Amino acid sequence: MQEIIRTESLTKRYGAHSVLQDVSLNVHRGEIYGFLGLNGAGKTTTIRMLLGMIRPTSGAAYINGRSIIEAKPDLWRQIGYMVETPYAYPNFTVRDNLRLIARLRGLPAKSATESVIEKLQLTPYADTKAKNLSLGNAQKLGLAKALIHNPSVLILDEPTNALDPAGIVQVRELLRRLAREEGMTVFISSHILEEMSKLASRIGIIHGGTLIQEISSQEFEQLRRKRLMVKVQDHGETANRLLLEAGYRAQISAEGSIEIADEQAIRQPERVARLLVDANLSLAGLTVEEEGLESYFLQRVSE
Ligand SMILES: Nc1ncnc2c1ncn2[C@@H]1O[C@H](COP(=O)(O)OP(=O)(O)OP(=O)(O)O)[C@@H](O)[C@H]1O
Repeated sequence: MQEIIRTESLTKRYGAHSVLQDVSLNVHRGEIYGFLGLNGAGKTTTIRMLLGMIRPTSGAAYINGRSIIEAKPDLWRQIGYMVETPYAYPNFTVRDNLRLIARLRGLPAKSATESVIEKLQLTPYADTKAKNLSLGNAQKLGLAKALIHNPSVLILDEPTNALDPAGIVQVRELLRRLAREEGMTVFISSHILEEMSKLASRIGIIHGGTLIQEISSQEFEQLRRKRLMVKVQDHGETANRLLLEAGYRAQISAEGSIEIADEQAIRQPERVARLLVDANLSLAGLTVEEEGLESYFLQRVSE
C-alpha cells in the first residue's frame, strides 16, 4: 500500500517543555486517519509540523515521500488543509471568496469555484456574505478553500468542531466519498471520539505528546467490549440468579438491567431469552450494547 504521510520520531520541545515525543506514524493512500487526543495532547503541534508551519526539534515528516522541511511549491499543490477557524473575507460572498482563492492558486476560477460549491453543497449560500454564514457553513467554506485545487492529501485540524449534527454527517459523507472515489488521503484530528469511530479507517491515539496506540476501525470493532443487556419485569434478582446458575457472567447494572459479558450470550441472545421465558419470567428487553470509542479511549489513557 502506498505510504502518503509518514513521520519519523517527530519530537517537539519548547525550552524544557516537551510537547511531542517520538511520534512515528504512517498513513496510506485512500485512508482516513483519525488522530485522536484530549485537549493539549499534541494534535495541532503534529499537524503544524506536517504542514511545515513549525520545525520539529528532532525527527522528520514526509508527504508523498518528500521531506516537509525541504518541500517545494509543487508538493503544496497536492495538499489541502484547514487548521483552526478558517478566515474568509467577511464582506465577500461565498462564491467571491472562493473565486479569489482559485485565482491566487492559478486555477480556472469559475469552474473550480462552481465545482467545489457543488461538492460541499454550498449552492444555497453561494451568494451569502461570509459574515452572515452560520458557524457550520463558515466551516464548510473553509473546507471548500482546502479542496478547491483537488488535492490528493487533506489535513484537517478539528474540522467538525463548529458543525451541527447534520453538518457533521454531511462532512463525514463528503470525506468518505473523496477517500473512496478519488483515493484522497485524509488526516483528521478530533476529540469527538464517536465521530471518529464512524469516519476513520484507522485511528491513532495521542496522549501527553506520545502516540499510545494505532488501531484499524476493524480492530477497534473487535476490541471494544460488548454486553448483552437484559431487562426483566419485577424479578431482576431471580433472573440474575438463574443466569449465574446457567453459567453466564451476569450482574445487575446500576440501572437495574442485567449485564452479560459472555461472547456466547452476545452471539446467541435467543438462548438467554429462552432460559428466562421457560422460567416464566417476562422479558422486557434484550439488546447488545457496544462500548463507545469514548470509554475505550478513556480506559487506554488512564492506563
Ligand atoms: N508555542 C508554544 N510554546 C509552548 N508550549 C506550547 C506551544 N504551542 C503548544 N504548546 C503546548 O503544547 C501542548 C500541546 O498543544 P497542542 O495545541 O498541540 O495540543 P492539541 O492536542 O492540539 O490540543 P487542542 O485540542 O486543545 O488544540 C500543550 O500543552 C500546549 O500548551
